[in-house]
Amino acid sequence: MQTLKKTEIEKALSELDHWNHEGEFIMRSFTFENFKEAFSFMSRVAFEAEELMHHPNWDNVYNKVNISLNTHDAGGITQKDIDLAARIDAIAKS
Ligand SMILES: C[C@H](O)[C@H](O)[C@H]1CNC2=NC(N)=NC(=O)C2=N1
Repeated sequence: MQTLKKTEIEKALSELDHWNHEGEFIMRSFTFENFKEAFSFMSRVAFEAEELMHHPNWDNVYNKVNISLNTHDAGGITQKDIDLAARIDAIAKS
């Protein structure tokens, strides 16, 4: 899959909630009430990622989850990252 140009990435992110473009990644941080809520969110994202065959880079400390997305097979940011970001936003809102 083709990597997106900087202008294409910025445009796509303007339609998503709170995602930033930093270097070779798009990133967003989430804060939950506690660890259980954070881990439950991560479980739901994990199932979604498996379905899409596209997986996040992330870390979790107690109630915080930081997510970075890129497409390592393509060496940059692709539409797959934008699609996964949108699915992650939907999970966070539900
Ligand atoms: C074979 C498998 O589909 C690929 O290795 C997938 C798996 N998940 C992936 N996830 C991400 N973020 N980038 C990839 O390039 C990628 N490739």
